[in-house]
Amino acid sequence: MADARRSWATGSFLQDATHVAIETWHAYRTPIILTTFFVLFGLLIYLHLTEERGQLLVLPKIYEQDTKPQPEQQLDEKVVELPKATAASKTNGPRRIKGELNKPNKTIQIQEVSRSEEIQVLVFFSSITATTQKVASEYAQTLDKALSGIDTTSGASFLPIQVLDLAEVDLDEYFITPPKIKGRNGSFVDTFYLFLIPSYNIDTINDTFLEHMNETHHDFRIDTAALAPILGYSVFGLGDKEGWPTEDEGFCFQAKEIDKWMAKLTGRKRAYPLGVGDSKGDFKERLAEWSSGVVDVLSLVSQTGSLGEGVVGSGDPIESDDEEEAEDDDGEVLFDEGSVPNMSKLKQQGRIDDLEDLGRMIKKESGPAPVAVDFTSYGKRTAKKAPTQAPKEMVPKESPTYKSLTKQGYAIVGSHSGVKICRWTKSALRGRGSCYKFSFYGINSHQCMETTPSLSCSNKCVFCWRHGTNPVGTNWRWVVDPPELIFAGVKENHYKKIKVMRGVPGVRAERFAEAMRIRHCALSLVGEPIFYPHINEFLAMLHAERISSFLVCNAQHPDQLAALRHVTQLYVSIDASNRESLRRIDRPLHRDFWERFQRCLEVLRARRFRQRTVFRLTLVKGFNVEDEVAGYADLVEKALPCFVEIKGVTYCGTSTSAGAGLTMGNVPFYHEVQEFVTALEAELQRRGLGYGLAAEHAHSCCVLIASERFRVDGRWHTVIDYDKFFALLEERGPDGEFTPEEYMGPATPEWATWGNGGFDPRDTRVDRKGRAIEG
Ligand SMILES: Cc1cc2nc3c(=O)[nH]c(=O)nc-3n(C[C@H](O)[C@H](O)[C@H](O)COP(=O)(O)O)c2cc1C
Ligand code: SF4
Repeated sequence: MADARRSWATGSFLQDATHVAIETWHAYRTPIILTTFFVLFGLLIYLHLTEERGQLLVLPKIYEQDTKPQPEQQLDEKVVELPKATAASKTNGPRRIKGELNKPNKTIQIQEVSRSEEIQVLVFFSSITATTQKVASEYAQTLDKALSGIDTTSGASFLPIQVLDLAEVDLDEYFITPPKIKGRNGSFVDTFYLFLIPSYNIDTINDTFLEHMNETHHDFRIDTAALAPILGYSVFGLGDKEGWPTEDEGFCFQAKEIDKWMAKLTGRKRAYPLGVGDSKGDFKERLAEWSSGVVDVLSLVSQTGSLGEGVVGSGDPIESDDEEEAEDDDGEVLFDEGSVPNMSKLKQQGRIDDLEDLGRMIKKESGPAPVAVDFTSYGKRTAKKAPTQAPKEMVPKESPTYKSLTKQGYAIVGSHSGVKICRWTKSALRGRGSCYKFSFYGINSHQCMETTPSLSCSNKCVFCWRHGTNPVGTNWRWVVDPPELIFAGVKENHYKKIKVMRGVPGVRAERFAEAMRIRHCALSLVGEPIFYPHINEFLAMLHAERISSFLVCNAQHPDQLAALRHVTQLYVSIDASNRESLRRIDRPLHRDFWERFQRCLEVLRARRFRQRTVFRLTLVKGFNVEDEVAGYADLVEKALPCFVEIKGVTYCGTSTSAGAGLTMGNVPFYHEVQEFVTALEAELQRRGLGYGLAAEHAHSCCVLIASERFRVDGRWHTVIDYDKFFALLEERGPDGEFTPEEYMGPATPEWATWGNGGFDPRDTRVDRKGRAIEG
């Protein structure tokens, strides 16, 4: 009973409580809901603010990635790794993840980048009769000393060099993956490989080593670029020129092979070009030269962890041995009319603005008076009112011209000058032959800088190679950059472009070192150099640094030509033998182009005993070859130049070159050039003018006719004595009296004379695929 009462009481209490709760809910539900919401929201904010931060994981920004291979590059890495600190990394913070575009595989690679604080240089050598062994240990001591002189306070330091005999080391340990070498603080260090290799045409350890590299490269279980994590490598070969006089005959052939295999195994980490030396001759000199380049690179590597500027590992076609020959860079490629304004447009623009702009601009310039400019072209238009705007830049950075030129490989200096590495410069660096100027005049192509202080010109020649984007004008109407700026800028950019060639296969260490000293300047790129108002000051700067000057002008500026001071060789382009033909081929902007042309010839005649004057003829079949021999002979008779250079036009095959009316059919074959020069020489002889066929460079379809003034005791002397030229210039000044004969050099080499082809016998002719051409 008591239980029943207790249960009734409990039930009644629950009923009351429920009733009260329901009532309360109905009365206060809105404030209850709102209060609960705010309390929960406040709690959430509190938890967020007091929470401990985790690492923020960010996907790599591929576009920020330096495309050059990094020190710890793993070419087969394909996974994004989360950051994790390692003992070897420089900082204690999380490692940075970077994206990498791996060009050879055409897939995006993600890789980690870390740099060690120490670098181990390993000097590998092989030796059969102990010469290289001795050289290697002496070299290691010298290199140790040189490396200890490098300031490594802000970079990686060097461990003492290890010298390793390839016959004794376990090749697997060093040439499948890089060895794990511990540094002073116990962490793993980066490695840099150097090789000193004699060549043997008998079976030696070199063959074992080469076979090992071959197998590693082709082993499908191993990455094709298994040694990519090393910082870089370079090879020096020792050989014997007595037994193996040229590279074709096997001089240092195994060093060359090792250099190539290492390029493959490291993913093209050639840090410095292959050096070679004759163990019975020049090897000490060559080794010192190579070594100094290697030390420079090692210094850079210690500071930056990378091999610096260059095409190393970029996959750029320039690296390839199959490199397609670039278009001929010596001003002979066909014209691409493109965006050159037409004549009527130019006339609409009017020239008076240019004239007055020029006047103001010249006033602004301090320093020596500029060369006079032409104001004669457009008659009445010169009476127009003065403009109010300031002179403009010839090639502004944002202009399409600038973009087009830089795309074609030019570096634009200031606002109107340009510099570009010519294909012969690259070819000579790789021992594949120099341009005809080496054969004719002794110019080393790898020491030649091709530049112009004026990208503008007053002609629109059909065979011009400037692809139609260059500014044209009859007068200088732009801002004038000071010659100091141009000189410093072109040199800097030239050297930059040479340095880029450092990792290119086949570049010779010796030539690379020589190329770092410009000896010649070809003022013949695009445009008209003589147009530049301070051309004489610019020439003086070249000469002060003993850089010879070959200046090519277009025979349209007689006043500037007359005001020109000494140059080493003065060219005038003779593109046709009569008025109509000249109009058709040069498409000159000057109305009085023929009169100007004639006046230039008179200037040349008057200067022939002061300047080495040259006619340059560019033969374009269908334009200026047929039936023009007598006409050209008339011009030679008028100006009596020291030399006549005849060259077949080169075709660049752009869509708009066809628009200029030219096709491959306009390019003469070499035998046609030969026929033409033979006929011209006969005509000159017939007139008793004293000229003869002196030299040829069949490789570039070029022949040289010279005045008998340059024939001594029956031998042609077309080569220039550059030292003598500078001595005369220093002694007698830029306007001084001295004759071309006074700086005539030694006899033209036999191989360059007419009938002998003219290919430099030190080099190897290659076809467009880089294969050696026999004979
Ligand atoms: C049997 C023999 C074959 C050689 N073959 C070549 C060769 O093919 N190309 C080359 O440039 N030098 C060749 N040499 C020259 C050596 O490479 C050169 O003398 C070198 O300095 C030897 O170095 P080592 O004393 O360290 O072995 C050869 C020498 C010998 C004795
Ligand atoms: S002279 Fe100089 S720029 Fe001209 S083709 Fe020869 S190397 Fe090139």
